[in-house]
Amino acid sequence: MAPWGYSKENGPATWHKDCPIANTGVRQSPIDLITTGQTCAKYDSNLKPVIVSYPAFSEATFLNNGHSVQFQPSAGNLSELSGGPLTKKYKFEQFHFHWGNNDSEGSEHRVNGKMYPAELHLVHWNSESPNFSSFQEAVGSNDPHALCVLGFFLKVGAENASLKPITDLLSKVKNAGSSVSFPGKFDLKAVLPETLTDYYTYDGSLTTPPLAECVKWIVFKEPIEVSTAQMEAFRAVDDGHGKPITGNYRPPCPLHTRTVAASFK
Ligand SMILES: NS(=O)(=O)c1ccc(C(=O)NCC(F)(F)F)cc1
Ligand SMILES: [Zn+2]
Repeated sequence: MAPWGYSKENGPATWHKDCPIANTGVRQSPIDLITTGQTCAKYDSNLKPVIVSYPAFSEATFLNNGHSVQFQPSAGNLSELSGGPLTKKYKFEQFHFHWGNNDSEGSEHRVNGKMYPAELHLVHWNSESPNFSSFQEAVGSNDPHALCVLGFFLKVGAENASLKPITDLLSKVKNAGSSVSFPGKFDLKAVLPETLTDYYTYDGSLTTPPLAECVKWIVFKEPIEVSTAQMEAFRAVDDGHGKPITGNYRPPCPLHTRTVAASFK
């Protein structure tokens, strides 16, 4: 079967063929974050602010892998995550994006059915587990919280100066499989809201094959603003079949018996 993607032939509805957990899993991601009614997110006063320590990256690769664009620091990156619902310290691995071909679609998570034009994922792995000592081992570990992904919605508004170094680089990785070494330093901390207090959190999975059910998800309530031009830059990135990636988001999955906690009322 052709490698997975987001077209009719190889998109989310076909992933179960190579990846049965797509249809049989009971903690799949993304989900629709419902804030009112029966199955809604429940306020948990014990949830603390998320703590990130992201010193500016000095060396990183920016890659178009055909299904997203990904920023991955080279070895020696010391960025860490703790707090929130986490009991351990997590190491930063990479960040990437999901987007649509118009402003009414693109995010993976939804809020009461509403999609945002894009979603930023900051991927981390538990660096204090005795069972694994690398990201790849963590993914394959079956540990329910081997990974923690921070999700931030993007919405169209003012230009985001902190993300400009990234969106300005998109034209350089237009072709699938292309990558560039990131010029200079990148300050990821500057991209994020100052206070990481208001978020939804739940147990889920990778949103792309192998759809491993090993992710503690933390999705922040406050969107990050980017300009229309910055959104358009994502929509010019190619998928390896001579077409732009115009919707690399998986539709929401059933909640099953899961509950979603909210750190805010
Ligand atoms: N969209 S997401 O859920 O944040 C997401 C995060 C990371 C990966 C990833 O590293 N896949 C490659 C691996 F690890 F070999 F399976 C996939 C999806
Ligand atoms: Zn993602």
